[in-house]
Amino acid sequence: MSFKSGFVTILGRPNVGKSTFLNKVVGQKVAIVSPKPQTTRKSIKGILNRPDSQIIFVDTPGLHDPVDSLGEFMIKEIQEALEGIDLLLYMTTPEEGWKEDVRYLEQIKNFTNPKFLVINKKDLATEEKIMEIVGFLSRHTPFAESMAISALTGEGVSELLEKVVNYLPEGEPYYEPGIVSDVYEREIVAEIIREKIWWNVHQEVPYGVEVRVEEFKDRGEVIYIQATIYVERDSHKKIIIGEGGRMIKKIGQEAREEIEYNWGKKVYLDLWVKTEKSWRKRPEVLRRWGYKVK
Ligand SMILES: Nc1nc2c(ncn2[C@@H]2O[C@H](COP(=O)(O)OP(=O)(O)OP(=O)(O)O)[C@@H](O)[C@H]2O)c(=O)[nH]1
Repeated sequence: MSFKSGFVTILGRPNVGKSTFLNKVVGQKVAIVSPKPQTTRKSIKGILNRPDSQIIFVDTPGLHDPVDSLGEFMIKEIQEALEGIDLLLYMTTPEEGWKEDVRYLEQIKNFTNPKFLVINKKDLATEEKIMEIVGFLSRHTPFAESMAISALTGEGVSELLEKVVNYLPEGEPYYEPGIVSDVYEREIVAEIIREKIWWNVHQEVPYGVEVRVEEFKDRGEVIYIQATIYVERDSHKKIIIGEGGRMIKKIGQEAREEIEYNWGKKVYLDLWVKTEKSWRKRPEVLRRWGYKVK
């Protein structure tokens, strides 16, 4: 049997359990689990290495009604995240709100690769309820497979993974299994820093922020982290640094506290802010940062 590898994305309304599922599957904290809606704004990869396959999960922001500009921005992000994806898992739950899924499914109707319907939190509902939801949503969107799981207890998760592997294309692994843990750590730290920037300055710096974690060194007692925040304009750099460096200090302190909480260790966080003019339009910069650019 030949090896399979591919990119899988999980979409669904906020709070359906996407992060919980990812953490269960990958066995590490890769995305920020939180009962607050919309905390996972940017895609993070979680990589599952199996003897027969490598599944690369891309977490995406929760789907939204395009009511405000932030919503529109997020939908654009969703569409971008869907490029190059081999399989889409649409996640929902038997909790109130599943009828609204029809509106959200509209946003992914142009996706041509296989879609699965995953009813998470099956522990909260009866079999009949689940059948009702599957019937209702399948009438709107054709799904290659549909199944119920509980990301919390793990029920149905390994069966789901078997089906995922069935639908992945044959191919070599994209990531070397050995380096994966470092990828996670840097991604998690970058995600935490991005989140703090977003909470503090998203009105003034609404786009074009990239965080690169240059070093992550676990030195036993202390973790030493060096990260750079890239922005597109000098005016954005000024805002993130703040008067007398107050804003960058605040962002750094909030991020450091959360990283310390996650790892249970002292953290030394060295944060820099740099302008990389119009970086989103510059293929050489995007490639250097690991984005796939045609
Ligand atoms: N009962 C039950 N609760 C679950 C299950 N999976 C997740 N949850 C809970 O649902 C809540 C939301 O889970 P998250 O994983 O943060 O949801 P998310 O979809 O990633 O949310 P956003 O990041 O806001 O988009 C958390 O309180 C989880 O503990 C499940 O299988 N059963």
